[in-house]
Amino acid sequence: MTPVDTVTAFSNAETAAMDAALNAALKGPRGANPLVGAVVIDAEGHQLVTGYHRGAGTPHAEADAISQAAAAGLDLSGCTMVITLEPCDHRGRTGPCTQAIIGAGIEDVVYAVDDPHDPAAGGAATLREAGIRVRSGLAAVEALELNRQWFLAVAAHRPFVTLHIAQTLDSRIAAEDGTSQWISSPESLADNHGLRRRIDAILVGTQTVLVDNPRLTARDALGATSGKQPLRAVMGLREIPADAAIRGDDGHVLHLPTRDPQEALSLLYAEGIRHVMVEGGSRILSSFLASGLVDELIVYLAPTLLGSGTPALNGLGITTLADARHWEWDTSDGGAVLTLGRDLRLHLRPEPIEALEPQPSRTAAEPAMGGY
Ligand SMILES: NC(=O)C1=CN([C@@H]2O[C@H](COP(=O)(O)OP(=O)(O)OC[C@H]3O[C@@H](n4cnc5c(N)ncnc54)[C@H](OP(=O)(O)O)[C@@H]3O)[C@@H](O)[C@H]2O)C=CC1
Ligand SMILES: Nc1c(N[C@@H]2O[C@H](COP(=O)(O)O)[C@@H](O)[C@H]2O)[nH]c(=O)[nH]c1=O
Repeated sequence: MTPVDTVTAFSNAETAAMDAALNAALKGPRGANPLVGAVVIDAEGHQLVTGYHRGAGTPHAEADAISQAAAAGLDLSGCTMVITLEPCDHRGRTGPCTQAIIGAGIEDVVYAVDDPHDPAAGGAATLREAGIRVRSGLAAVEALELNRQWFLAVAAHRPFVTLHIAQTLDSRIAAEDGTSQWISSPESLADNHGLRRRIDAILVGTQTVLVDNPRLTARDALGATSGKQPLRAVMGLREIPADAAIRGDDGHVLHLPTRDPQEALSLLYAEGIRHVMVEGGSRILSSFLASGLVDELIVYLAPTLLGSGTPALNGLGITTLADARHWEWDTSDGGAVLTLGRDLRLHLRPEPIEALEPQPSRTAAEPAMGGY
């Protein structure tokens, strides 16, 4: 599509409404459902109502906007609705948005990206059959980035995986005697608790439960639980001790009796989890990385040396440099490198496999002749 097509396909008012819809979407909580925003504009391009989705089980952004209009006595017939995601066409915990849009008399729909979720997809076709003009692709890049984790999870039928490593300069996550609290600065810990609020589940190995007896809640600087709490998942064959702190008193804990990362992710997906943070320890981190099941890496790097202790990773099955896994710096969500008190936070995503140049195998490699 040429830039001229883009200008004629969407008006300035529609573009401004899409910006407002993307901003509104951000007010919703991340979770099993995508963040979605919707703005209704009249024939003059004035923004009448703005809706957004407040999480699974609550009205979708389109329904939110339409009910706000009804409450304010606004007639939306003949208006344009601008939405960050294709309207859903199914009855889940809430009714189909296509029917709400048709019922409100809206004549024009602009959305950013198609809904890839099988049960909900097909909304555009239903709207067109009802005589509504439908266009898509406006701010598609921004809308995909808004729900990057969710789009990947739905496509892969597994949760998006963020791997967390809180380590020393020499890549230790615990000292020789098992102590590890705290390697990270208070600022890193606060950042980590912010992340805990945004994900759906947090996962550790049975050994970490036995050694650390962690709570795995999202807490504020005073230690009080705050915001949305993640599901606490423990992976491994051993039972979670009856008196383990991770059990809490809200029942929001799940034992995953497996050592297979793919199976653990399938079990979590079936529970509605779309974004999991794998916290550790060493063997769990290594198994997810070795299986190629990590979508995002967050490393809290403390300017500390231990010289011995538990290494962050205990082997990925790589024996030659040609097989090394490559990562690229991720500048989204706070940036690739962030200073957090005395620590650095490193943010990376896997380098796309297709972008890798073929590497010579060790046996075929020319002996080094000096230089780089
Ligand atoms: N600084 C940091 O960021 C963190 C540090 N830690 C530290 O890490 C240490 C614990 O690490 P580690 O000893 O490696 O234990 P893990 O927490 O990684 O748990 C390992 C156990 O999980 C089970 N398990 C499940 N899947 C696998 C798999 N694919 N491969 C191997 N085991 C699996 C096994 O138990 P089973 O027999 O039950 O199946 C195994 O013994 C602690 O000292 C803790 O303080 C922990 C988290 C974060
Ligand atoms: N030591 C260490 C971390 N350790 C992780 O935090 C868990 C304890 O969580 P909680 O009981 O909720 O406070 C612990 O079991 C391990 O998973 N995390 C970090 O960001 N930085 C650190 O230095």
